[in-house]
Amino acid sequence: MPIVRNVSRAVSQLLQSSACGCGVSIVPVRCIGISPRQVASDASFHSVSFSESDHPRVLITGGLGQLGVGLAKLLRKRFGKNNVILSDIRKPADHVFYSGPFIYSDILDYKNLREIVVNNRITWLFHYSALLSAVGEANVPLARAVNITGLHNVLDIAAEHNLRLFVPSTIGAFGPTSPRDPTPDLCIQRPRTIYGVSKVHAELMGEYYHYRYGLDFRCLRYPGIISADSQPGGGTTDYAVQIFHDAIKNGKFECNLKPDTRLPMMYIDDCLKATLEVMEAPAEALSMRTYNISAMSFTPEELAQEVQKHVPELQVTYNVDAVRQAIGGYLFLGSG
Ligand SMILES: NC(=O)C1=CN([C@@H]2O[C@H](COP(=O)(O)OP(=O)(O)OC[C@H]3O[C@@H](n4cnc5c(N)ncnc54)[C@H](O)[C@@H]3O)[C@@H](O)[C@H]2O)C=CC1
Ligand SMILES: CC(=O)[C@H](N)C(=O)O
Repeated sequence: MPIVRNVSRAVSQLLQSSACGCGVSIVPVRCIGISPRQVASDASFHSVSFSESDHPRVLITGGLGQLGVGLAKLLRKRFGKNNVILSDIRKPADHVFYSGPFIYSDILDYKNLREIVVNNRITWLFHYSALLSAVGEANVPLARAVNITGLHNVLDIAAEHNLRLFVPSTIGAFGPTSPRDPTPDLCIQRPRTIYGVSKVHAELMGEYYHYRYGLDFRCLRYPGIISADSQPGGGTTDYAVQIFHDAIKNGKFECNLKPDTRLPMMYIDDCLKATLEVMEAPAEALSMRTYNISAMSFTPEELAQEVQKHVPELQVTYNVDAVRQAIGGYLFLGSG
């Protein structure tokens, strides 16, 4: 799934907070099914429970993180404000609360999640709740609960109610033994973080539910996402967002990765556009449930040099965080 853009262009665009384009190449397929906690053996899978002329009714879990608010904005433009519900366990900022429907939802509360899906006649679910790589390593039991138990709840509710389900995976789902440059969609995945392990689990469970119960599960492996107006939630790639804020606010940036740590990244608009494209793709166009997407790869040093072209006074120092470096240094692949 090629999305090619060099770091220089991306930096200019980000500093100007402007948008850009992307593409998701989608290939052929099929499947079968019935559902897990409640079974409907004659259900018609691969067609969602709304007619083609209707808009989907969308729920986004974990919607107050780096990506959810932007996704809601994009989907509301497409499907109408009231057809897209943001949910999270945190309190929304005023501008988010007043921009469209928001609801409290803890993905660990199965009954509450089911009630929301039923009462709001949800047909598409974007499951964004997660603990990212660095915060996940700092609290493995919580990461296991949110990323694995939470996913199980979402999968069961989605299968039970015939939802089209999007769960993002990540470059963190690869590991030191995965092939590099290019990293194929199907390859060895032996990550060494709870985040990566939980995402491989999500990919496999989604694929299993697709074949076993006919769940319309769709998944993209996102690279590190760069955004201007939302803060990252505790990942290894966070530095690539923070540098822009610090450059503009303080003229100084302390990087927690080594200068030569090359990681795949993507601009948020490209990521969200790819997500919508894969969700809108006809079922027959999908040959797999999970695809890689890529845009560019760069190191902190290269990014700093590009930002300095726009903010020449920017001073960058390095204070390496051992956990993030261990994740970034050998667990993520240069697939961009
Ligand atoms: N931002 C990135 O660079 C990338 C993100 N992704 C994936 O995309 C998705 C969204 O990522 P971000 O927005 O960056 O994450 P984030 O960490 O910024 O936001 C996650 C949200 O989940 C919520 N959450 C935590 N526990 C919850 C619970 N029990 N119930 C409901 N919500 C809960 C948090 O309050 C938070 O708002 C995640 O699944 C992540 O793994 C994948 C690759 C890259
Ligand atoms: C690439 C990701 O999944 C995330 N940004 C992280 O660094 O954990």
